[in-house]
Amino acid sequence: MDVLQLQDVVKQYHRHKAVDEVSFSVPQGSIFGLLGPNGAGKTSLIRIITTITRADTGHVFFEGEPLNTAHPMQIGYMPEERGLYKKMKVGEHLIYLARLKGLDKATARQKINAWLEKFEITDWWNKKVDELSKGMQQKIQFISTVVHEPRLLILDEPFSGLDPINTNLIKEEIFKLHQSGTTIIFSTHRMEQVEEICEYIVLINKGQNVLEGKVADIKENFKENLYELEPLDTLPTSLEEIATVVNERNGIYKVKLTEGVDSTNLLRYLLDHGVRLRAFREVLPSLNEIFIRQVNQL
Ligand SMILES: Nc1ncnc2c1ncn2[C@@H]1O[C@H](COP(=O)(O)OP(=O)(O)OP(=O)(O)O)[C@@H](O)[C@H]1O
Repeated sequence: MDVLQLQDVVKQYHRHKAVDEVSFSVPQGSIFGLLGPNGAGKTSLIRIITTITRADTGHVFFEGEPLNTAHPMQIGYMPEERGLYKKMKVGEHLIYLARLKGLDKATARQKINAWLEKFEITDWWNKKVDELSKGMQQKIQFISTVVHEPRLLILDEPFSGLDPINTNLIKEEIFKLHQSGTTIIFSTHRMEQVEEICEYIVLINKGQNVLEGKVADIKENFKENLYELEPLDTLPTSLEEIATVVNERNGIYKVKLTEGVDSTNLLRYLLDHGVRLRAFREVLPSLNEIFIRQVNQL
């Protein structure tokens, strides 16, 4: 079952089509990357999903039902621009935001305390938001996004401004939420984070869906028959009959197989020529390479 389904969604601002007939589905329990270059239409899509704005045409379904104004209670959205009130105290602010998401005061207090304890920041309760650093505010924003235990979590650049320790801390919590069944839409320009975190992606460019699917399948579809080998012996010159050396660094060769040659042929060739190997592996394209290739194509 899909938590979210978008069908032919269009959003136009004046004469500009920010979202142009976009369709995709977010599987239940997945970590789903919503990717695209600047101005692609990601925020416009998120604002439609969270009912901040409406699509001009098209359909959005949340857990199979047409999206309605009750659904945002099941959604936690952490926008890229952080929106905390600077003059409020951390504790009262978190309670205020939790109550907006439908929690009663006692439950809100209990859940917020549990999160502050988890992050070892219980002493922040009476601090004003503007006394906190950017990274500290980010932690508070994260808590406010997850405190009502949403079934769908939308995180826009959740690690921007965080140091490596706090990045890991938040990442671990995201994984725990995922393990407990929360579906997560993750929007970022950091492709290495997408590789590490996401199982599915959709790539939006100029308002259109240009690529969608499982990360593993996408990488498989974009592979270019490249292999990396680390020989202990000199490579024979006749290797060029079955593969071209693309580059060599510190004794590690990247080779591209000739059309019609497969990895078994290459391995057999190397063994037949007495080449001993320390390493041999297929090189799949990175999401970064795929992203740049797809975006530049259009
Ligand atoms: N309220 C608005 N009024 C007019 N144009 C808008 C509005 N919001 C977005 N746009 C335009 O729609 C397009 C898509 O913007 P959007 O913010 O959805 O992109 P994005 O993918 O989130 O970009 P980024 O990665 O830079 O945050 C852009 O050309 C932007 O200028």
